[in-house]
Amino acid sequence: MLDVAIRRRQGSFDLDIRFQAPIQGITALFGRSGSGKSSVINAIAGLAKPDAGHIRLDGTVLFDSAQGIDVPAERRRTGYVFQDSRLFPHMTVVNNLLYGMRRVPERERRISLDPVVELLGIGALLTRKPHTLSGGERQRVAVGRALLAQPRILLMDEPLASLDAERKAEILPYIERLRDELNIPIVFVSHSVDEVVRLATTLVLMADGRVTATGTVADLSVRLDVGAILGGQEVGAVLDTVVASHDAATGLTALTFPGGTLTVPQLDLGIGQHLRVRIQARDVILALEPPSRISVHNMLAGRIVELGAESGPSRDVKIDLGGSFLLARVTRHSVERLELGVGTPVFALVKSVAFDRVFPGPSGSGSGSGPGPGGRNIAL
Ligand SMILES: Nc1ncnc2c1ncn2[C@@H]1O[C@H](COP(=O)(O)OP(=O)(O)OP(=O)(O)O)[C@@H](O)[C@H]1O
Repeated sequence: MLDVAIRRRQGSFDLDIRFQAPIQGITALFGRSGSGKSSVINAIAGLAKPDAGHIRLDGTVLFDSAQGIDVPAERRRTGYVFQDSRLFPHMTVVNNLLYGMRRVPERERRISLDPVVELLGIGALLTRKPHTLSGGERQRVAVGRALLAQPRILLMDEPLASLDAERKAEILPYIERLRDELNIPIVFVSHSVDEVVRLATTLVLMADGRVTATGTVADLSVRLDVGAILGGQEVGAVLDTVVASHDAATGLTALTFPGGTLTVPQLDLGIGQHLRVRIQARDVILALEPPSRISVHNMLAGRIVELGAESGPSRDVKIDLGGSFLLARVTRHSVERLELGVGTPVFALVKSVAFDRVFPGPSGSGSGSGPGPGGRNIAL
């Protein structure tokens, strides 16, 4: 468990943060610019000292003001990947990689060069100098260097922010592999919803130096107040689905999840594979009766459990599908016209879905953690 409870005053900014996150997987700190995300990871790294509180990692105390403990940064064994790679320009890639490792006594080395090079796909770059690499390649080397310093935790501060969409797409699968194949906790700072949905195991939402919500991506995605925290944009339910069947005749794949089935254009995935999908609230239409003769073929029956606050002309509505939840963004006018309220049975018509990632199932069965169809938004 990563247990953070810190206060720190910096200028006129007041940071007061508490969260606990499991060691497994990626904990994403998500919030607007200036919400205090970097300040939190700087405190974990030992680069900025909190005024009060504690930071514990899997039972090890890194900082505790009450006990007078403040482990110096260089003894915390944190791997830090910055927005810009900060590689040593005069050193080759391999020397950059080995730099941190050489400073760790041999008996304490658990991660060695070859698996890291393989994991990050940087074998062909070893003799090159950083200035000859693309931004994405540089970031992969920076991740490798951080890993080889044998960290107890990997801290990544917007490692993809300086990359264009193509380079991001190139590096995301590698970060997924770190998450799924290495047993190192990762704290990942981001202000991109796409990145967070795809990568995060645990989400810590931050605003104005405070934690506003903590939980899994699927749980937080359907909380109506989260939309407001995220600035009212991009709200949508995240569903963890399983590939149930392919129909060659229609060219469709059925994905099941607790409470329903989605049919999508055929996916190149095996039966039983797990796929995380996101359905944006604005891509869901509500009907009181099952409409006939329409092109949309995903219709999910459910019941309204919550109506969000009015924001402009629209309202977000949360629908219980019987095991999972969906969000729909409808106009205020429609809420009145259809007399939508808590308890109203509805049919949710899904216009489009984004595939976020293939991920190992809860039992590890039928999984593949490869890049999968990631990130595509498909009209249904
Ligand atoms: N050393 C410092 N002295 C005074 N104020 C600081 C210091 N470091 C950060 N701040 C302020 O603390 C606030 C939080 O900054 P921080 O960098 O943690 O936010 P962030 O969420 O990581 O933002 P971004 O996404 O833009 O990197 C900001 O208002 C910033 O100006």
